[in-house]
Amino acid sequence: MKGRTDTPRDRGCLVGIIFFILGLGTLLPWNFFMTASLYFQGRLNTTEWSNGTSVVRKEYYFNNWMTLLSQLPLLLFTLLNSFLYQRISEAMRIAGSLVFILLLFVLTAALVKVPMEQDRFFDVTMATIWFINSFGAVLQGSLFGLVGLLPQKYSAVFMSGQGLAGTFAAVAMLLALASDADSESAALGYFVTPCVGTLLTLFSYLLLPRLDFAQYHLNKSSKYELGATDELLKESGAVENGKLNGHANGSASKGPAEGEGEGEPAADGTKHAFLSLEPAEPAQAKASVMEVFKKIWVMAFCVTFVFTVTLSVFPAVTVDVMTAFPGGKWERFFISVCCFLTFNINDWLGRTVTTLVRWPAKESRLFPLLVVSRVVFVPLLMLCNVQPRRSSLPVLFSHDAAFAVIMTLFSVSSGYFVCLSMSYAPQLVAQKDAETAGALMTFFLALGLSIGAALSFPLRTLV
Ligand SMILES: O=c1[nH]cnc2c1ncn2[C@@H]1O[C@H](CO)[C@@H](O)[C@H]1O
Repeated sequence: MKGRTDTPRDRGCLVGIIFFILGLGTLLPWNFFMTASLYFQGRLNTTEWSNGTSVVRKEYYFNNWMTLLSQLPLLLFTLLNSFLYQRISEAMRIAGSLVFILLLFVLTAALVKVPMEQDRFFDVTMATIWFINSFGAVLQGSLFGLVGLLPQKYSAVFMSGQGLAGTFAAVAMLLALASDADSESAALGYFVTPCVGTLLTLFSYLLLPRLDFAQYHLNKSSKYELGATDELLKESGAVENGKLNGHANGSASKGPAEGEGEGEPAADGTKHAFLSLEPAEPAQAKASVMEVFKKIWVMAFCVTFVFTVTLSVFPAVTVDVMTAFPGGKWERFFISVCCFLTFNINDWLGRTVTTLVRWPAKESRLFPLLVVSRVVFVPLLMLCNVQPRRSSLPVLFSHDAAFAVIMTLFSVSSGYFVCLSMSYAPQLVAQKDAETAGALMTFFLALGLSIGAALSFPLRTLV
């Protein structure tokens, strides 16, 4: 391929497959870690002592601390990454984070077999949670930045990989239940699988520089510049059905805005050397984070809002729904199937569909409107058979099937709109700022997760 002047193709969809694995690899470790929460609580709830009249257990509030110490570093480091990503090389941020996450999981797996005093075990676990999420934040922010430089469908592929991570965790949970595994063996499975997954992710990432298609988009190596324009436009989907799609910028991988000539100033006033047939111009200064935010704020709002709604009821409220058919084997599997598996499969489906369907368009007012209307799922899920109930709120949807249908719509729409918001944002800025847009959107994604998780505590008490 060396010396070619035309656009390289994603041969064998290798770059697509790698970004799918990178998506999977960013969320698999943390999803598996959370699934092991019974193991952690089991190890923390063994000491009992008597205060004379009754037996007292030390309460660690494990789930509350886990939520706090996972959300804080996620917020902090996705924000820091948006501002500072240019100061540390991308390879260092991505490969470095993966290596540290791998080491943290090796440590957590090893600790399964090491007896430890409870207070110390709690401290070590909380420190692990903090660091896994700090490195996870840098990893995600960097990868969302990177994938923003590629044609839009790669963002959808990356997010589809992320969605599959949740499905794997839900299947692992079911397997552990069905096999009657003790909590120690189950925990080992939950910690060793992410080790293998992270290694695979690291190798996939290291493969990227060897693929021409990835290099072309990620490094903008000048060797492809001349004569690449037409093919590039087709590649990016900018030329569809023989007409140009209206893009708000003139960036290379996304095609110029309607009516713009090649190499002419883009809508944002910048000129993209990449599109011109003249020799490459020196790299242009990137816009500030604030300038980028002004262009993508609608998408930033959308991703925050979707996750706020999703996390405010899932899993805190939905996990307490009871089956209408108690007493049998089904009761044991009900939550894993109707809550976790249903959510994760449909979340994944919703994300994956966006590789084919992208409606409403990124400029459409309908888009934020639909996102906001998802709020109806909050009362709908609260009116399911959540038990125990502390309020006089009636149970309107007591049947398992009703709950499953509401969960399905809730999760498909969550995956669909999150994925569209994340993949639209880099399309709204110039190519040179796509990485900043991706990194900044990751912060808003994390913000949505945090607000949602915070709201879930009062919402559960309202039922
Ligand atoms: O760190 C994260 N980055 C991106 N998405 C996440 C993260 N944590 C959770 N979710 C997403 O939140 C929903 C409910 O769990 C799922 O869609 C999951 O993929």
